[in-house]
Amino acid sequence: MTTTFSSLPVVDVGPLGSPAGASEAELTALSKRLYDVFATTGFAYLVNVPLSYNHEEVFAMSKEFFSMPQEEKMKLAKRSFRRDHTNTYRGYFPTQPELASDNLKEGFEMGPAKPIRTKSIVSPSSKFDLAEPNVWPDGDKLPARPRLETLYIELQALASKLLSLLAVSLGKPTDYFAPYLEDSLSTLRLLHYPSVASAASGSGSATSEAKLSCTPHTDSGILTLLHQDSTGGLEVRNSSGEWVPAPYIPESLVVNIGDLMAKVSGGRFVATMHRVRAPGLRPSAAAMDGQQDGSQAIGRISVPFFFEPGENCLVRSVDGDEGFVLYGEHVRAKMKTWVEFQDDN
Ligand SMILES: O=C(O)CCC(=O)C(=O)O
Ligand SMILES: [Fe+2]
Repeated sequence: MTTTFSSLPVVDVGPLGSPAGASEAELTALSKRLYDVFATTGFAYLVNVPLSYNHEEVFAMSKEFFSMPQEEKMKLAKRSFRRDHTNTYRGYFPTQPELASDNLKEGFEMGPAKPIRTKSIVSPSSKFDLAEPNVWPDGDKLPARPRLETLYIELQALASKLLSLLAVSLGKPTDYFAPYLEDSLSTLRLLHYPSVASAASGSGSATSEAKLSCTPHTDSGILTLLHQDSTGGLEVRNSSGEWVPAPYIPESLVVNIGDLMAKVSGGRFVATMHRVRAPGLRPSAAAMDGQQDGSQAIGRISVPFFFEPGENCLVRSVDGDEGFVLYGEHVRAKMKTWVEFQDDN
């Protein structure tokens, strides 16, 4: 159950990156702490994360992608946006102002670099191939590619460590979720929310009418690890229905529980609703000078990593008292609600 929190907790995961390895006592403490935050807010900041790239480096990778000419980005567009393309799930989606002005974002999605071995037993006839390979710009148009692939691997490793701590917190062995990692379909998503003229800047009060760039939703998978820039705008709903801002904390990752993990945990963990306010136009060039990462100049940049199992993964509650669902079925049902997967047929 979500509680009436008014800010998000901060969890120090430093021990996970310690060269000597974390002690048993540290792991036990971390496991308990994660249980507490995921059972209450469902959202937290992780600090001292074991990743090779800092925020500046991660956002530079993302900006490198979005500053490519639109024509280059459209070469990577998913089939929903370019009928002659074969990629359906990985690749680029442009903004769709006509379809959803409160979901104004463009994005690029990549999955594992390693090919997926197992064939889907879920929906062989589906128009989305979740296991398809990544698509990349030709030649040297995106020098950040190898760094993005490394970031993906490191986020997958971090998420896997968190998952084994969650297994223990739920009274299971550390490797309880190992089958979830087989042919895992996690997605690293680069997101750009353009500035919107009518938006109030940053996070406003709960009472003011919010102009949104991402409508209220819960995430679908196990957990999400989010890099957000310093623009602001992410808000998380508490049990009283209030939107609580999740402001920028330098070098932190925002972590939250997805629907799948809420189900697997037997309802102990909560998949909390969240949304993103539209970034306002910068008032003047001077304001941009003061913005170290230049984020106001281009809107908001965020990089969520959606930690997800393989398509054929059998998902059931740790209590073993409910039915089960194949992950591929679960995610395809959820995709029908996502604007970037809306289709006209
Ligand atoms: O951009 C953000 O801060 C959040 C994005 C998000 O919630 C999502 O893509 O699921
Ligand atoms: Fe989300």
